[in-house]
Amino acid sequence: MKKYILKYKGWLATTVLFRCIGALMQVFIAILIQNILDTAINKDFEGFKKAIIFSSIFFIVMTFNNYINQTSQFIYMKKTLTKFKEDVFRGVLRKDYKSFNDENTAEYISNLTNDINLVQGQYITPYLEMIGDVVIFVGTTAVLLWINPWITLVMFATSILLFIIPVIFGTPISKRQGLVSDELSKFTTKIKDIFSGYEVIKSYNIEDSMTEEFLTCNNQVEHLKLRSNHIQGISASVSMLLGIMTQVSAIALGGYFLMTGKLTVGSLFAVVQLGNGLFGPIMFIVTKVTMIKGMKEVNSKLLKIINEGNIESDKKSLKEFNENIKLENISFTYNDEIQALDNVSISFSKNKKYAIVGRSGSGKSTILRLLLGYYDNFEGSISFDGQDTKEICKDSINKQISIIHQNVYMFDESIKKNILLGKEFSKDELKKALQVSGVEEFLNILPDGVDSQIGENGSNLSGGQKQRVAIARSLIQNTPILLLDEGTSALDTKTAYEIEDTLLRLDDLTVLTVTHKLSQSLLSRYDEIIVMDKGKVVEMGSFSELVNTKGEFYNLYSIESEDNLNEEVAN
Ligand SMILES: Nc1ncnc2c1ncn2[C@@H]1O[C@H](COP(=O)(O)OP(=O)(O)OP(=O)(O)O)[C@@H](O)[C@H]1O
Repeated sequence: MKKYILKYKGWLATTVLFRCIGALMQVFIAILIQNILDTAINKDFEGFKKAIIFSSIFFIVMTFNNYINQTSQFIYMKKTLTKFKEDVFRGVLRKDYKSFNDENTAEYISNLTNDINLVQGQYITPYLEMIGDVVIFVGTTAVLLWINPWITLVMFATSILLFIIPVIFGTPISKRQGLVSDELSKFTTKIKDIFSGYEVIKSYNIEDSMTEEFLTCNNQVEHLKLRSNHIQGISASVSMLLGIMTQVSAIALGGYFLMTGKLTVGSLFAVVQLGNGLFGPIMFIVTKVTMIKGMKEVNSKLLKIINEGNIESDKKSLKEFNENIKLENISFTYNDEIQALDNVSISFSKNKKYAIVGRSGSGKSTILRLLLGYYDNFEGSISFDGQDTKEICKDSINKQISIIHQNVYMFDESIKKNILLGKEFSKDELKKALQVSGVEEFLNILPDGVDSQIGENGSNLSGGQKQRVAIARSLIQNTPILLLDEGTSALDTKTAYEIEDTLLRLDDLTVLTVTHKLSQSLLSRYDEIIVMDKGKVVEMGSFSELVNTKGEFYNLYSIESEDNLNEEVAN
């Protein structure tokens, strides 16, 4: 965390410098008061006038100093928190598929909002304020020693008690603060989940039960916040009590010295004023140290995200794809429970077209996920042109592959931005992608054509239109390998046929399609059909070979053909 605090040294130094000057000026106020009072009591008009003029100028300078200090602190804070947030954000994006999905996305939102706010309010700000407190403390001690060493000694003796507070309260506050942060994540997750399920809530009239769930979560957060605030309150109250004891003992001793003529009235006022300068900073330092200690769990949670991101700089990169992809004896289990693939060996040659078919849950999509490097914990090996994927960095593999999913996510932006995804492509490339994907066909009914906003997750588009945008998004990447995971399932039969037909005609494209649509007209055009069952490859071959074998594919195909026939009869 220190790395972030020291990142913007220039602004930090400016803030610290002006804070220190401000702190010293604050201490100096006691001397001004002493001077004004003593000149007044001694009826020294000339001295009194000078003291008033000097004090007035002093306060103007102090205000100006305070303004510079505040401004530089805001700038320092803005820069530091922006960098910190950026690193947490990058850390989240660097996570691999598995560890990203281990957490709910709302947790990350909470990390970037609630937790960062805590870092600002309970870690960095107290650190900065403490610097001023320390200077006030040192300056006050020096002036107090100059006025009267005995009073200083008594004040010190009583205030030492204050330092035991972080020792007693630091750990319980940290634990409670950690619980609040965890509960805030759950709370954000719950709200996100409820709002995402808005349609279900409305259609099933479950507003009341959802409100109930919201209230339970909300109450739990507030309860934990209260527990955390409660212990912080106890800590602050004990600090205050000990602080007041310090001050009262100083005033009592000062009064005694006044009566015995060893102290002037002005000096006694200065001692009272300085008592604040001693007791205040000690109390603030104690509270802030306790606060900073309390942030340990939240900080380490955020730093873990920043540091654990997968950096694969030592791995080779796959520059191009020229020959084949080989899966050899692949077995894979999700969460050590469900065996999704069982000793699968397949070879996909460059520019050939493959269809992967099989019953639901037979492991088809899992093959695509492993090719995309979502998971590493499989047995066997996957290689691109003979290079083992475990030795190649995932980014370089992903540059060779595009995927079109069944349910693809759309950003709340225009169609164009959803296709380009922030990368540079020529007008012709965009035009071609719009044509092949069929997006072009519905652009004229949209208000702003390709620049039309499509709403949250494409809510302004139909399922089929969304899928066409997804297809355009993949095609424009112009990668040598294209994966389709039910990539045309939301389209009407004619459009789906046209798009798949176009893709099958592209000679320099390797296509792997996971499909449930067993249409002879399309499947017969694939070079090879891979039939999966319970995680195993049970058959491989061309359409006619598989139909003639009369095995698993034939069974699936017959059921599908019968369904189609029944549908036609019903219509
Ligand atoms: N993220 C996951 N976590 C745990 N289990 C999973 C996960 N994804 C898939 N599975 C399980 O792995 C098995 C294979 O799933 P997969 O998605 O590969 O099947 P599929 O053949 O593509 O199915 P479908 O045709 O229904 O899409 C299934 O039993 C499924 O329940």
